[in-house]
Amino acid sequence: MTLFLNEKTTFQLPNAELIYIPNFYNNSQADQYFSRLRKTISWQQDDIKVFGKTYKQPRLTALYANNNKPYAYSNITMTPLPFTDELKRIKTDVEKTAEHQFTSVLLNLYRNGNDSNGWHADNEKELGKNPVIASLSFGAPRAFHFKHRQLKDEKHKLILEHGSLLIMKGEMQHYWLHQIPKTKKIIGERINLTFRTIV
Ligand SMILES: O=C(O)CCC(=O)C(=O)O
Ligand SMILES: [Fe+2]
Repeated sequence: MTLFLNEKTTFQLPNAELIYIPNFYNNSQADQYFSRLRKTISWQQDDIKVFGKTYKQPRLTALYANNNKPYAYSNITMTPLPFTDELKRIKTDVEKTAEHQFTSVLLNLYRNGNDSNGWHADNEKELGKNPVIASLSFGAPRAFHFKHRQLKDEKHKLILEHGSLLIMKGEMQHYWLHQIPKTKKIIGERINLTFRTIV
Protein backbone atom coordinates (compact mmCIF):
# COMPACT_ATOMS: atom_id res chain seq x y z
CA MET A 1 0.00 0.00 0.00
CA THR A 2 1.30 3.49 -0.85
CA LEU A 3 0.45 6.13 1.71
CA PHE A 4 -0.34 9.78 0.86
CA LEU A 5 -0.47 11.74 4.09
CA ASN A 6 -1.25 15.36 4.93
CA GLU A 7 -0.54 15.57 8.62
CA LYS A 8 2.21 14.51 11.03
CA THR A 9 2.16 10.73 11.31
CA THR A 10 4.13 8.49 13.66
CA PHE A 11 4.47 4.89 12.54
CA GLN A 12 5.05 2.38 15.33
CA LEU A 13 6.86 -0.38 13.51
CA PRO A 14 8.62 -3.44 14.88
CA ASN A 15 12.20 -2.37 15.66
CA ALA A 16 11.76 1.17 14.32
CA GLU A 17 10.17 4.54 14.85
CA LEU A 18 9.31 6.59 11.80
CA ILE A 19 7.79 10.09 11.79
CA TYR A 20 6.53 11.81 8.63
CA ILE A 21 5.72 15.54 8.52
CA PRO A 22 4.40 16.47 5.05
CA ASN A 23 4.36 20.27 5.35
CA PHE A 24 7.51 20.85 7.36
CA TYR A 25 8.11 23.79 4.97
CA ASN A 26 5.22 25.38 3.10
CA ASN A 27 5.18 25.38 -0.70
CA SER A 28 6.80 28.76 -1.25
CA GLN A 29 9.56 28.15 1.34
CA ALA A 30 10.18 24.74 -0.23
CA ASP A 31 10.31 26.27 -3.76
CA GLN A 32 12.92 28.77 -2.58
CA TYR A 33 15.06 26.19 -0.84
CA PHE A 34 14.91 23.91 -3.88
CA SER A 35 16.20 26.56 -6.29
CA ARG A 36 18.84 27.92 -3.87
CA LEU A 37 20.22 24.47 -3.06
CA ARG A 38 20.15 23.41 -6.72
CA LYS A 39 22.39 26.39 -7.57
CA THR A 40 24.66 26.72 -4.53
CA ILE A 41 25.46 23.16 -3.41
CA SER A 42 28.69 21.67 -4.69
CA TRP A 43 27.08 18.65 -6.42
CA GLN A 44 29.35 15.82 -7.51
CA GLN A 45 28.92 12.42 -9.12
CA ASP A 46 31.12 9.73 -7.55
CA ASP A 47 32.12 6.34 -8.87
CA ILE A 48 30.92 3.29 -6.95
CA LYS A 49 32.35 -0.19 -7.09
CA VAL A 50 29.98 -3.16 -7.23
CA PHE A 51 31.61 -6.62 -7.38
CA GLY A 52 34.85 -5.09 -8.66
CA LYS A 53 33.18 -3.11 -11.47
CA THR A 54 33.09 0.69 -11.46
CA TYR A 55 29.85 2.58 -12.14
CA LYS A 56 28.74 6.18 -11.84
CA GLN A 57 26.53 6.66 -8.79
CA PRO A 58 22.93 7.09 -10.06
CA ARG A 59 22.49 10.56 -8.48
CA LEU A 60 24.61 13.55 -7.46
CA THR A 61 25.67 14.03 -3.84
CA ALA A 62 27.40 16.47 -1.48
CA LEU A 63 28.47 16.39 2.19
CA TYR A 64 28.54 19.34 4.60
CA ALA A 65 29.43 19.24 8.30
CA ASN A 66 30.36 21.34 11.32
CA ASN A 67 33.30 19.02 12.03
CA ASN A 68 35.80 17.55 9.58
CA LYS A 69 34.69 13.93 9.99
CA PRO A 70 34.52 12.11 6.66
CA TYR A 71 31.64 9.77 5.83
CA ALA A 72 32.41 6.46 4.16
CA TYR A 73 29.80 4.22 2.50
CA SER A 74 29.67 1.93 -0.59
CA ASN A 75 33.43 2.28 -1.17
CA ILE A 76 33.12 6.10 -1.26
CA THR A 77 34.72 8.37 1.31
CA MET A 78 33.30 11.87 1.32
CA THR A 79 35.11 14.79 2.95
CA PRO A 80 32.73 17.49 4.18
CA LEU A 81 32.57 21.15 3.25
CA PRO A 82 31.66 23.66 6.02
CA PHE A 83 27.93 24.40 6.42
CA THR A 84 26.60 27.30 4.38
CA ASP A 85 24.36 29.85 6.15
CA GLU A 86 21.37 28.37 4.40
CA LEU A 87 22.18 24.81 5.51
CA LYS A 88 22.72 26.11 9.07
CA ARG A 89 19.25 27.68 9.02
CA ILE A 90 17.66 24.47 7.78
CA LYS A 91 19.62 22.41 10.33
CA THR A 92 18.32 24.56 13.20
CA ASP A 93 14.71 24.08 12.02
CA VAL A 94 15.16 20.32 11.65
CA GLU A 95 16.87 19.97 15.04
CA LYS A 96 13.92 21.63 16.83
CA THR A 97 11.47 19.15 15.36
CA ALA A 98 13.72 16.09 15.63
CA GLU A 99 14.78 17.07 19.18
CA HIS A 100 18.26 15.99 18.21
CA GLN A 101 21.52 17.74 17.25
CA PHE A 102 23.20 16.87 13.97
CA THR A 103 26.79 17.37 12.80
CA SER A 104 26.47 16.59 9.11
CA VAL A 105 24.16 16.60 6.13
CA LEU A 106 24.44 14.31 3.12
CA LEU A 107 22.58 15.78 0.13
CA ASN A 108 21.23 13.81 -2.84
CA LEU A 109 20.12 15.24 -6.19
CA TYR A 110 17.93 12.88 -8.22
CA ARG A 111 17.99 14.41 -11.71
CA ASN A 112 15.05 12.37 -13.07
CA GLY A 113 13.24 9.05 -12.58
CA ASN A 114 16.31 7.13 -13.68
CA ASP A 115 18.28 8.36 -10.65
CA SER A 116 17.83 6.25 -7.55
CA ASN A 117 19.22 5.03 -4.23
CA GLY A 118 19.31 1.22 -3.89
CA TRP A 119 18.32 -0.89 -0.86
CA HIS A 120 20.55 -0.02 2.09
CA ALA A 121 20.62 0.91 5.77
CA ASP A 122 22.43 3.89 7.20
CA ASN A 123 24.31 1.69 9.64
CA GLU A 124 27.92 2.84 9.27
CA LYS A 125 29.85 2.70 12.51
CA GLU A 126 30.51 6.45 12.58
CA LEU A 127 26.74 7.13 12.84
CA GLY A 128 26.66 5.43 16.25
CA LYS A 129 24.15 2.94 17.64
CA ASN A 130 20.47 3.62 16.81
CA PRO A 131 21.12 6.81 14.83
CA VAL A 132 18.49 9.53 14.39
CA ILE A 133 18.36 10.46 10.70
CA ALA A 134 16.21 13.37 9.51
CA SER A 135 15.46 13.40 5.80
CA LEU A 136 14.13 16.54 4.11
CA SER A 137 12.72 16.49 0.57
CA PHE A 138 12.34 19.22 -2.06
CA GLY A 139 11.13 18.96 -5.64
CA ALA A 140 9.51 16.01 -7.39
CA PRO A 141 7.72 13.61 -5.01
CA ARG A 142 9.39 10.20 -4.92
CA ALA A 143 8.46 6.85 -3.40
CA PHE A 144 10.37 5.73 -0.30
CA HIS A 145 10.30 1.95 0.20
CA PHE A 146 11.23 0.30 3.46
CA LYS A 147 11.30 -3.36 4.45
CA HIS A 148 12.22 -5.36 7.55
CA ARG A 149 15.24 -7.61 7.09
CA GLN A 150 13.55 -10.63 8.76
CA LEU A 151 9.78 -10.04 8.94
CA LYS A 152 8.77 -10.58 5.33
CA ASP A 153 5.27 -9.02 5.76
CA GLU A 154 6.78 -5.72 6.90
CA LYS A 155 7.20 -3.99 3.55
CA HIS A 156 5.87 -0.42 3.09
CA LYS A 157 5.88 2.63 0.80
CA LEU A 158 5.53 6.34 1.49
CA ILE A 159 5.51 9.26 -0.95
CA LEU A 160 8.03 11.90 0.15
CA GLU A 161 6.61 15.25 -0.87
CA HIS A 162 8.01 18.73 -1.55
CA GLY A 163 8.85 20.34 1.82
CA SER A 164 8.38 17.13 3.86
CA LEU A 165 10.50 15.80 6.72
CA LEU A 166 10.92 12.10 7.51
CA ILE A 167 12.61 11.11 10.78
CA MET A 168 14.01 7.59 11.17
CA LYS A 169 15.03 6.48 14.64
CA GLY A 170 15.16 3.68 17.19
CA GLU A 171 16.58 0.42 15.87
CA MET A 172 15.46 1.15 12.30
CA GLN A 173 18.92 1.10 10.69
CA HIS A 174 19.72 -2.29 12.22
CA TYR A 175 16.47 -4.06 11.28
CA TRP A 176 15.20 -2.29 8.15
CA LEU A 177 16.41 -1.44 4.66
CA HIS A 178 15.19 1.53 2.60
CA GLN A 179 15.44 2.67 -1.01
CA ILE A 180 14.36 5.30 -3.54
CA PRO A 181 13.52 3.17 -6.60
CA LYS A 182 13.81 4.31 -10.19
CA THR A 183 10.51 5.27 -11.86
CA LYS A 184 9.47 5.26 -15.53
CA LYS A 185 7.27 8.34 -14.94
CA ILE A 186 8.54 11.56 -16.50
CA ILE A 187 9.40 13.57 -13.42
CA GLY A 188 11.54 16.54 -12.48
CA GLU A 189 14.46 16.89 -10.12
CA ARG A 190 14.36 16.09 -6.42
CA ILE A 191 16.74 17.25 -3.70
CA ASN A 192 17.02 15.29 -0.45
CA LEU A 193 18.95 16.29 2.67
CA THR A 194 19.70 13.62 5.28
CA PHE A 195 20.90 15.10 8.55
CA ARG A 196 23.12 12.77 10.57
CA THR A 197 25.41 12.77 13.58
CA ILE A 198 28.90 11.63 12.62
CA VAL A 199 31.38 11.11 15.45
O1 LIG B 1 16.55 10.35 -0.98
C1 LIG B 1 16.05 9.88 0.04
O2 LIG B 1 14.94 10.17 0.45
C2 LIG B 1 16.82 8.86 0.84
C3 LIG B 1 18.29 9.13 0.90
C4 LIG B 1 19.01 8.07 1.67
O3 LIG B 1 18.46 7.07 2.05
C5 LIG B 1 20.42 8.27 2.01
O4 LIG B 1 21.06 9.21 1.51
O5 LIG B 1 20.95 7.45 2.78
FE1 LIG C 1 19.59 6.08 3.56
